Amino acid sequence: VSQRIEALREQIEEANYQYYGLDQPTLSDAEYDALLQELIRLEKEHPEFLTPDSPSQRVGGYIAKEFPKVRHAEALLSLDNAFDAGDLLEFDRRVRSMVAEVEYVVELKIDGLTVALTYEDGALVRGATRGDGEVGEEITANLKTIPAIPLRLRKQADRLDVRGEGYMPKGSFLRLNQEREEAGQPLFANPRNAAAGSLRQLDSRITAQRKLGYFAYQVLTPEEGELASQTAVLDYLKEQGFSVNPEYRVFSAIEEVIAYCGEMVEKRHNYPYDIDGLVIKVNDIAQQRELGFTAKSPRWAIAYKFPA
Ligand SMILES: COc1nc2nc(N)nc(N)c2nc1C
Repeated sequence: VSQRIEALREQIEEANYQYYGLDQPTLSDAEYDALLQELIRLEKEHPEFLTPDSPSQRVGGYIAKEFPKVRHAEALLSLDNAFDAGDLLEFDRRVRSMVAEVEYVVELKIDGLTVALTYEDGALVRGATRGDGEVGEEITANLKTIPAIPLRLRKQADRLDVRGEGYMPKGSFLRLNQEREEAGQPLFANPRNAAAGSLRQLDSRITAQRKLGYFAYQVLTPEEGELASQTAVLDYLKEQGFSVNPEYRVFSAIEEVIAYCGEMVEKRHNYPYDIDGLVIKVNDIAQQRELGFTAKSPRWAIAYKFPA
């Protein structure tokens, strides 16, 4: 039985990774559900084999009284904003006044909410909202219901702190508001509010029904020393099984970044999730360290906000 349970877990998590990590589904929904139902049945019959990182724990069933507070390993940053080419040229001038040759990575700014994840010995042990940047709400049970968040890392790491954006895809948002309309419940104003409400549900079974997504974009670990650039961080996150938004670009001149921002203003509604801008980062980690932080924001990153 324990071999069967182990085999089912592997198959289910592999299917999750293929679907949410690589965007290449391998099992049909029916096949996936059949495996999950068999795993849940076997774990019920043999509770001695149940473990907290089993994919059966994704379906929720945990009702919190309230959310404990948790202090983040490192304060979660907030980004300075740029609204036009002038702001971006000014950002580039400040960067170049401190470092020589610089390359920028430009990532989508998903309109969701920041979620910090902590893995110990490869298992997801804690997840939290941003809160005030220092202290957030511990919402691990809810986060376990998001298939795009791996319960176990794919490669060995003693400890891994990941930052990313929790969000609700537009399809989930429309379906949810339809259901609420039919049930005579108040509608959510936008996917960001719906995601925040869903992640802060006390009953994780409700979170599990909300079909949320997650895009990882940052790591805080000793391994980070071996990760020399933001693009290497994104590759590492993909290798570890995280869903990383594929729409990122690398540019060596701010004029190219400005042109790309202009393009993206036109294309911002072409995605199955809301985006409210782009995040421009110095690619080289050593240069990020040289540039450091102001009181509240990194000097090596800026958010370009789309016109309202
Ligand atoms: C380095 O700090 C950040 N990086 C980010 N990257 C992306 N893609 N999206 C964000 N919302 C974001 N937010 C922060 C504070």
